[in-house]
This record gives sequence, structure tokens and C-alpha cells, in this order.
Amino acid sequence: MSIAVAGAGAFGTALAVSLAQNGPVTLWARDAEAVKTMSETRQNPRLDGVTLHENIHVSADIETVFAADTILLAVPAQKLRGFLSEHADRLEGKSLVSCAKGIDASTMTGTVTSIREVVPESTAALLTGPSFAADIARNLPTALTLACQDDEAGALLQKQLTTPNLRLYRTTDTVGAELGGSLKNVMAIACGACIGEGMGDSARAALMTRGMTEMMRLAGALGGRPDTMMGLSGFGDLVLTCTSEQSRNYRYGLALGRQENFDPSITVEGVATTHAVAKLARARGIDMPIVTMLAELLEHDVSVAEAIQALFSRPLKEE
Ligand SMILES: NC(=O)C1=CN([C@@H]2O[C@H](COP(=O)(O)OP(=O)(O)OC[C@H]3O[C@@H](n4cnc5c(N)ncnc54)[C@H](O)[C@@H]3O)[C@@H](O)[C@H]2O)C=CC1
Ligand SMILES: O=C(CO)COP(=O)(O)O
Repeated sequence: MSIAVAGAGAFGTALAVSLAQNGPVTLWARDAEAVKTMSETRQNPRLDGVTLHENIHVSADIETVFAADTILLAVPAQKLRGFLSEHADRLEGKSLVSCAKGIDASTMTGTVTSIREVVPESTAALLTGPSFAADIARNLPTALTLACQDDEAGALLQKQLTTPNLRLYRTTDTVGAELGGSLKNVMAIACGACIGEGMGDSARAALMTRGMTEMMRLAGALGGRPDTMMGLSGFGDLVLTCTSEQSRNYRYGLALGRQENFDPSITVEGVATTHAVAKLARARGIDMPIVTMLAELLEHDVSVAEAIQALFSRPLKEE
């Protein structure tokens, strides 16, 4: 069973580095110039100090992706649907594993749902959970969730994508898993803003905990299992992303709280996902005050202090 990774950003490259311990891997990027540099230097500028394993074949030829049985989709969530649509015919019959964390803002679907809708004749799966690309690429121990509705196919993928430093757990709850990975980015922005504004660690703990409640509520409302949020794809990634400055979403929030600029070329999945989830919650009548308030904050309709004040002024209730 051959493996290709589509998208040679930080995460796609890190996964290829880890998988290369098991055998050959194709790493595809759309930018031929970047591929040439990576092939010559065996480095990716997005992953400082990491050498590309000799088992990695870097290519800008999309045919090398279609030659694989299992394709890891490591492009940003807002680009995934476009990629799938462009190549739908050639992706039929493949195992397509989304590695992206986000809700598509135009259709308000998660990435597994997008795969299922755009390439119905494929096995749709998701690899998610607490994992910084830099850690995986340095072969540090990491545990992830492999989500696939078809448990037999999921078990095969679990085995194929496990490496000496990547331990994969399996679930059939793709809805819960894709929401966990998407929503933790939203909560990380909120927590970063809270810390950046100087609200303190106690306020962050409150945001993380009440954020988790919103994540469970949304998972239940959309047909996922709320308890999936207690696993790696929810709790695990929420803790990592809301507390580490390695996270781009958290750093984006910090900049927001400190009223500093943030480099717009950096991938921050949580921004588009905040707007998508706020819209979804409104349309479905799901109570998601933190997400809703963050959407207003990102629109510059309220300040961080006003957002926290508004959350604290809500009617008192049972936990
Ligand atoms: N960096 C990390 O630590 C982790 C990232 N992820 C997820 O992986 C996904 C990708 O993130 P990163 O690799 O970190 O971002 P990145 O910004 O490092 O790389 C994104 C890559 O996607 C490529 N790309 C963008 N649009 C494309 C398109 N239409 N077709 C083909 N390639 C395209 C870009 O050229 C770039 O190489 C995100 O959803 C992120 O949440 C998940 C876990 C960890
Ligand atoms: O998903 C991640 C860690 O699990 C990476 O988080 P950021 O996209 O915020 O850097």
C-alpha cells in the first residue's frame, strides 16, 4: 500500500518525515520551485533543522499523488474542497485522509464531510489530535486519532500510518473528531486573546472548560458523540493548543489581545472556522457564547475586555 502526502507545508512534511521510517513516501507540493529546493537541500524552510529522510520522494507532478493508494491531504482546510473538486475523478477508489483542522467557510462542512461529498467513491478518513509539526518531524512521541466511519478501513489505515513515534488510536466518530480539531483552534485564539490582554491563567482555564462544553454541545447537535471531545481530538488538542506558544492560533490570539500585528502569510485555521461555526450555531439555534463573542471580536465589533465582560454578564446557570 503506497502513501502520498499532498501539501508540503509544515504538517505534510512532518508526516512524511515520520512515515518515511516505515518505507517510501511521496511528498507533493504545487510549487515546482519549492520542490526543486527541497529535493536539492533535503530541507523545508517551514521546518527548521529537519532533514528529509531518503525515503521521501518530493515531487511537483500531481500524477505521483494519484499513483498512491493512501493519500494524506495536508492542505489548509479552506483549500481542501477546491483541491478535491479539481481532482475528484482521479481520487476515486483511494483512501483519502484529511490532515486539516477547520470547517469550510463556504459550505460549513468539516473536512471528512467534504471528502465524502466531493469524492463519494473513496474511503474518507481524518488524522487529528495534539501534534505540532516540529515535534513529529523531530520524531518526538505523539498520539493521534485516526477517524473513519468504516471501521475495517480505519483499522487498515491505523496500521499503515502508525510509525515508531506516531501512536494512532481509532474512532468511527468522524463528526466528533473533525469538530474537535476545528473548534480547539477557535478556543486557542480566544485563550491567546485572554492572556494577551492580561486577563490571567484563571480566565484561560474558564475559557477552555466552557469552550469544551460548547464543543460537546455542537458535536451532539451535528450527530457526533459528545464524549469524543474527551479524547485526543478534543481535550488533548485543546490543552496543547490553548497553552503553547508553538501554536499559531494561540499566537494569533496573543497578538489580538496585545493589539499587535500578525503576519498574514501564517496559516491560522481558527479565524475562518470561528465565522463558520458562529453562523452554523446561529442557524441551528445552538448556544455557543464563546464562539459567537470571538466572531464579534474578530470583526472588531467588540474589544477583548468587552467580550469577557459580556460573557461574565450572562444569566447565572447550572454548570
Ligand atoms: N503545523 C502543525 O503543527 C499542524 C498543522 N495541522 C493542520 O495541517 C493543515 C496544514 O497546515 P500546515 O502544514 O501547518 O500549514 P502551512 O502553512 O505550513 O502549509 C500549507 C501548505 O499548503 C499548501 N497549499 C495551500 N493551498 C493549496 C492548494 N490549493 N493546493 C495545494 N497546496 C496548497 C501551501 O503551499 C503550503 O505548502 C492545517 O489544517 C493545520 O491545522 C495539523 C496538526 C499540526
Ligand atoms: O493543530 C496543531 C497542534 O495539534 C497546530 O496548531 P496551530 O495550527 O495553532 O499551530
